[in-house]
Amino acid sequence: MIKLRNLSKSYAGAAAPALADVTLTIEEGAIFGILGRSGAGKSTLLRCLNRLESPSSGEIEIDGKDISQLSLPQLRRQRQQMGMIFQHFNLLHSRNVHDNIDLPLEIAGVSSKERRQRVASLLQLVGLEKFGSAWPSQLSGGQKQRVGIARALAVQPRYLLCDEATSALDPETTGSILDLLADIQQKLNITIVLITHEMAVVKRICHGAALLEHGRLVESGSIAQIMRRSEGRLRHMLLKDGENDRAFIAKYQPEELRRCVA
Ligand SMILES: Nc1ncnc2c1ncn2[C@@H]1O[C@H](COP(=O)(O)OP(=O)(O)OP(=O)(O)O)[C@@H](O)[C@H]1O
Repeated sequence: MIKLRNLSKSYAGAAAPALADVTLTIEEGAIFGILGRSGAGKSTLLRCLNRLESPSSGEIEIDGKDISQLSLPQLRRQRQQMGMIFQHFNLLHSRNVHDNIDLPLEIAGVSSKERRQRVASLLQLVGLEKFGSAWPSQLSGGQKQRVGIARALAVQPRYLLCDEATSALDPETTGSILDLLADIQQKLNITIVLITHEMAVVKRICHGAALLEHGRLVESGSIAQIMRRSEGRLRHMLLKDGENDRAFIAKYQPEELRRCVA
């Protein structure tokens, strides 16, 4: 479980804080969406979770530990719990698919026998069994992101942080990557935190979401809680978006509204 308490982050020289007094809980095993306009503080929040950024004040409690207070060796161990995937995949083009996934295992000093086994099972998990010897340049965007996901999961993290992981993909490929993330969450029981600007992403796989604006938390909660707030911003944003409406509303909305869209 992740608990942020009064988290603030100001960059040197910036006129306003990137994050201001954010208090937020992300439940264990959830797929949780972070929403907000450009510059709202989404990436800063994600980077505070793996301590690529240090908060200016406040607490970041992960699995009961305040990670804003960790020493460097403790921080290295903690970072292994936080896998990360990126919008532009960030694969090493000088390594084939197998070796990209193997890299974090090599760095972690895992034995070569165990590395071979883990990479093989990760290739299977992301549906790329036949692509181990392919080069990144030979892959489609969706396949590259599958490699990114496998690489992020190599050291068996408890959390997967996704920074706009589907923004560079077409809608169909986006759907298949989201379904893969939902499948991985189920199989591995990890917690997934994803930044997105697409409500369709939230509707398709998220159990909860938060909305940031100018570094401040506007609203957060489970999707069921969000949908019960009749005046809520997130509810409005979810209902305004046209995609997946029937399935989504059938799941979360009261009878009257269901009838309106049937
Ligand atoms: N390294 C940095 N140094 C100074 N200012 C920064 C730095 N990183 C982000 N900022 C500023 O902090 C604020 C929040 O940025 P952040 O990247 O977290 O927002 P975001 O919601 O992820 O935006 P986007 O969707 O455009 O990526 C912005 O005003 C941004 O300019």
